[in-house]
Amino acid sequence: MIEAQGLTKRYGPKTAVDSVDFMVRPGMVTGFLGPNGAGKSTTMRMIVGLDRPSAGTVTVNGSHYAEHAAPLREVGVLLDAKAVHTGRTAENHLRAMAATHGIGRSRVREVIGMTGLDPVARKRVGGFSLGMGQRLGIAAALLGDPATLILDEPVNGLDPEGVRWVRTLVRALAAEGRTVLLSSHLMSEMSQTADHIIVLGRGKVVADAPVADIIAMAGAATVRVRSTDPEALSAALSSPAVTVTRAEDGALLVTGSSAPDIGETAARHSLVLHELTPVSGSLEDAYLSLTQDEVEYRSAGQNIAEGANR
Ligand SMILES: Nc1ncnc2c1ncn2[C@@H]1O[C@H](COP(=O)(O)OP(=O)(O)OP(=O)(O)O)[C@@H](O)[C@H]1O
Repeated sequence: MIEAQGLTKRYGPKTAVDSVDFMVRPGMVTGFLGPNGAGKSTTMRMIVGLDRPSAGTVTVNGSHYAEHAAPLREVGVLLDAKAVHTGRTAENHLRAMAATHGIGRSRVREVIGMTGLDPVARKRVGGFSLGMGQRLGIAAALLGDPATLILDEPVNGLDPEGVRWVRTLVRALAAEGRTVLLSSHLMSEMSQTADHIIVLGRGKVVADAPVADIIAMAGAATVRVRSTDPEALSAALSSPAVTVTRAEDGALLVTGSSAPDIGETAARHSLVLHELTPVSGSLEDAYLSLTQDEVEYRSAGQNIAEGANR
């Protein structure tokens, strides 16, 4: 369990994290989202004592990170996969870390196996690809078999097999009852991996809810319907609460009514349906709508496009 209360970090005049309160619960994967510069890494650094809060507190399992006698056994952290002594082999890097906590060589071999690093364990980390570096960072986070894992962009640089491996791994770790906090900019990946989402925008919590609720917040669900007589169906569905639009392929997109209600209306009017599909919004749509006013760094291309539309 990670608990932040009034957590604040100022860098001179800049407030990177602005009095945030949140709880990251065990037994589930919590996704940490936000535009560039929203304060995710700063928050994660404060959780593990690498940055000192300007105000407020954050605890892991009830204590500040530094107060834990053996932090590696309490919290596994992947913050910057490149922050590794590049002259060492992967195995020696992990052994050196393990030695500081009395963790044996068998556990080092175990995490090397778990993270698919066997073929490169005796190679110098300096020659590692981004993906291998990520795997080594995850191996280091797992070393102490911790109850809490904090992974900043763990899938960055991984190939599709690696991305799937991280997803399976973190889901399994959460299923074992561990607390997992995970940041990523890949929304489709996050929607498949996380149970709960915390969204930061300009240092503040913009949303903190289960994934399904975050998606629902973004707007009304749509139902895609195809009928042999779309005009008649459209007329039958007509009501002030219902909006019906026509998709390019001729299907009707209905908001304001559920799939069962649409099906029943069609049956009452003896209309034949060829499709009746609830279409839920994506996490990406929800995220973009939640953070549209929170983006600190907007690309020039986007500004130009917006200017052209004015
Ligand atoms: N050491 C520092 N000194 C001054 N400003 C900093 C420092 N570290 C972070 N910041 C600022 O604090 C804000 C939050 O940065 P942070 O790296 O936590 O964001 P983030 O959400 O992790 O972004 P990204 O998605 O780009 O990794 C940014 O405006 C950043 O420029």
